[in-house]
Amino acid sequence: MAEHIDGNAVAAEIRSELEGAIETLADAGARPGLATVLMGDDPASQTYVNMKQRDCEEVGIEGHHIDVDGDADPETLYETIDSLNADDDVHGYLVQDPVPDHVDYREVIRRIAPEKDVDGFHPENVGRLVAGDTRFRPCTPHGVQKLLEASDVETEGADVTIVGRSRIVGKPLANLLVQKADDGNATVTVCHSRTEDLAAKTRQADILVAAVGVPNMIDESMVSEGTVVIDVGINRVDADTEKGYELVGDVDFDAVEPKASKITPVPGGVGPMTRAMLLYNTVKAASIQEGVEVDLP
Ligand SMILES: Nc1nc(=O)c2c([nH]1)NC[C@@H]1CN(c3ccc(C(=O)N[C@@H](CCC(=O)O)C(=O)O)cc3)C=[N+]21
Repeated sequence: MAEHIDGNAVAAEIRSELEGAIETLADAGARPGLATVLMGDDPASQTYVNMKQRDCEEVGIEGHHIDVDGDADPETLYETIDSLNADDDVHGYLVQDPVPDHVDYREVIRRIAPEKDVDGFHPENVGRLVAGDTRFRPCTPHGVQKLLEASDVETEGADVTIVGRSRIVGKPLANLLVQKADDGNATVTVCHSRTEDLAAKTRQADILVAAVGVPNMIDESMVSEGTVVIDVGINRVDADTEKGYELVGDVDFDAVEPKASKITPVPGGVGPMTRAMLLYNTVKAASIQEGVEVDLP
């Protein structure tokens, strides 16, 4: 029986710690502002954006939201980006991924002012992270690090296997965990669709991170006794529920849980942490732009 790592609880703690920093900013006459941009009407994206706006309200960040028509040309989205870059009330913003097929998300990211790029996706911020001079840690990898820390899981000297090499999770997380830092110093293996003998790599892990987007792909044969299992997958699968779907991770929770020492559930694991670290980056962006020093959690 593994310890279930409670992402909702850790995220709530981080939000409440951020309130102190937000007060410090308020004393200096500044209120952090976060904008979300959604192009099109993807239902999952709408849910996420609504949750992010609710989080802002809870901690005292000014939330802004901009909808862009899914049929509009890329220039329309770029104009929105230019105006957010110039808006002093908006310290950070993000363009919800995915964008419609006729828009190139990489081109979108390049237009975001790097100092407002609270996702940490801009090439300048990616480069800084890889160089060990991080400005914004991408929200999901940062959330995973905070979850490990809150659960007293030591990364130093640990064998970490990450399944998935995405731009937003696998690659930045590998770079962060391998760094010479209190929350790094791990030996990291990054696996992907062309990896041979995947199960051998996952079984050698002290900490196993699943970030592939394939429901239940990590089964008990891939996990050794005592492994810490972090499930980043958020898959919507059709189900006979009120919403018509069910959220499922990349880990077959029921099968793996008895072997793990600690494990994150889906929902209620990494997801809420991603949102909490977005608030963190927004407060950090405001602190830098307003020239007000704050204590961050
Ligand atoms: N520019 C950009 N930045 C993102 O950070 C970004 C994005 N695009 N596109 C989509 C993914 C996905 N993502 C999630 C964040 C929180 C939950 C989350 O809070 N999940 C909750 C509940 C989810 C629910 O009830 O639907 C949980 O796991 O407990 C999920 C998914 C951010 N993303």
